[in-house]
Amino acid sequence: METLDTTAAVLPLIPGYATSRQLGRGSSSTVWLVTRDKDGARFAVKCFGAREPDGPALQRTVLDEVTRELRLLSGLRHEHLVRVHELLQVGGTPGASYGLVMDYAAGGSLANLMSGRGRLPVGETITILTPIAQVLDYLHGSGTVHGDVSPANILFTAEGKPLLADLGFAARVGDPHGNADVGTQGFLDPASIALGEGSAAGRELLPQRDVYSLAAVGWYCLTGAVPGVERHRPPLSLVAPDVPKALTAALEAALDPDPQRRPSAREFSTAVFRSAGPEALDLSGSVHHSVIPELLTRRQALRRARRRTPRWVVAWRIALTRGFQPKPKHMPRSAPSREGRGRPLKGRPKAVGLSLRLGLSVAAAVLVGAGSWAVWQQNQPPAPALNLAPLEDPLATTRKAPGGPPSVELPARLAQGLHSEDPEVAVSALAAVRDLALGEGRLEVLALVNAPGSPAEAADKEVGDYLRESGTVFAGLVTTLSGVTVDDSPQTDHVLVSLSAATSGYEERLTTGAKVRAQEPVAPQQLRLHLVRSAGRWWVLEILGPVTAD
Ligand SMILES: Nc1ncnc2c1ncn2[C@@H]1O[C@H](COP(=O)(O)OP(=O)(O)OP(=O)(O)O)[C@@H](O)[C@H]1O
Repeated sequence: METLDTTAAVLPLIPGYATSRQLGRGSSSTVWLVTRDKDGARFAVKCFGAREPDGPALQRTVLDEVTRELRLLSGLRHEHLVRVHELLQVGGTPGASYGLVMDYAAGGSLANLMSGRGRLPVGETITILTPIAQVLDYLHGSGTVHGDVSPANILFTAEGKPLLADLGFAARVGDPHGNADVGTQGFLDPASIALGEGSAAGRELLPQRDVYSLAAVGWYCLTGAVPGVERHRPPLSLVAPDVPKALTAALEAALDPDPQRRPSAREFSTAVFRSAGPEALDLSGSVHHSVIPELLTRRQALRRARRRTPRWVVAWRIALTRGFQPKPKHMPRSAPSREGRGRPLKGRPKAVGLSLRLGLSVAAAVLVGAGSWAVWQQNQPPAPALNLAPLEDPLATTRKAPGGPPSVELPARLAQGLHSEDPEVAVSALAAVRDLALGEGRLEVLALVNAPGSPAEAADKEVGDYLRESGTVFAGLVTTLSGVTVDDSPQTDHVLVSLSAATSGYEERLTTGAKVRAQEPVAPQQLRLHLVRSAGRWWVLEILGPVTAD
């Protein structure tokens, strides 16, 4: 359970916010939970200098440090990096001169979690290491080194999503502020301490140092102890025999005494991700009692959900799967460089596992714009012999039968379009309703677009299942139809509509609004849609390619 000596701290006065309780303490700051007066939103405020005597010189140093951290953080944005909102002057406690307002991580820190749990199972360790390695890859790619990756600086949201915090020791690669021998004991790269002694080059922070520290965090999670220097370190397989070989190999490669032999953060994240399946974190024993009700990862919920993979894990699993490109067999080994590209991991990579293959097949559906009707066409199963029963229109059903299935609400313009007798008008409404379903996550309205049991329904079900599982929507998806013509048909209740369908660019977003990826627009595709008329309106039965001249 999170415990703090709050009696020793005086509540800071933060203009525009009400202070509730202390969240934690670092070497240079105390961190407080606050509520914003204007809207009740909660934030964490990191107050600097609270434990130092006041004085103008100190105030200047504190301000320099805080503005440096703010400058570094304000240019950086990543789903797994704590966001900083503003810098404020605070009062009420001696020396508490400035405060950084940040996102509040309700799940507490990994340090708190470990103090209650002692060790973590492999799956939970993977849930922590993979996204933190991803955010390090992002930082390194933008020329920044964190400098103090440690359990106190890995925080969790209420959903158990890991966040990297505290860029107080961070530096741009080559920055003279870089300080190789500061950080947290046990997680600090021994090689950079050795380099730092008396060497100007050694003061420079290198990305490989973060990789070492994160691997040390992984070792700590699995064993409850820090790895120590190589000559005193027992083999991981002895201390934690249940750890899969691939994870042991990834950790050992990242703890290599020679920084140049370590994997890059990206290589490390891929190797860890491939080594075993992630599991939802159980934070219920480590957080402040007031947080328990909002924890989505609490024990009971976990039992009920049978340790279901959280949505954001599914999202990064798919993102990683997409990024995975098998290397050509004889690709030359990457030369060590200062940008942090160490050598690839030693040992053979594990064969692509079932979850990856599943991920790949889902990714195949979403890779090239699952919103596009052209992709939809490729995903359709072969058309079955069609013998459709008369359909029930969910729009009409709810009007007819109060107390029946839940009402399907649509903007009047779309509802009218769907009921148009003219297939040219109806097809535009069908496209717009489909955009609404995928763009806003209102997947139930897909039932208004596709005829039940049809190939079109089966194809959209795949996209819908993907969105449901990953908890995402295709925000901003717009399908534009042009050149719509209705082919002559001998049957009055079946038509083929030829058209050109273009799909706008859109962003795949989590329901929290966080962006997962951006999709480029898809150029216009010539298609024919087979529509069927039933229950007084048109439905999509099948998507066909254009007529070919053969
Ligand atoms: N955004 C946050 N939400 C919730 N708790 C937080 C947040 N930021 C920090 N904390 C808590 O406060 C503790 C100290 O924060 P932090 O490590 O950023 O301070 P620091 O002074 O930079 O520490 P040090 O210099 O020792 O690394 C964290 O370990 C965590 O328990």
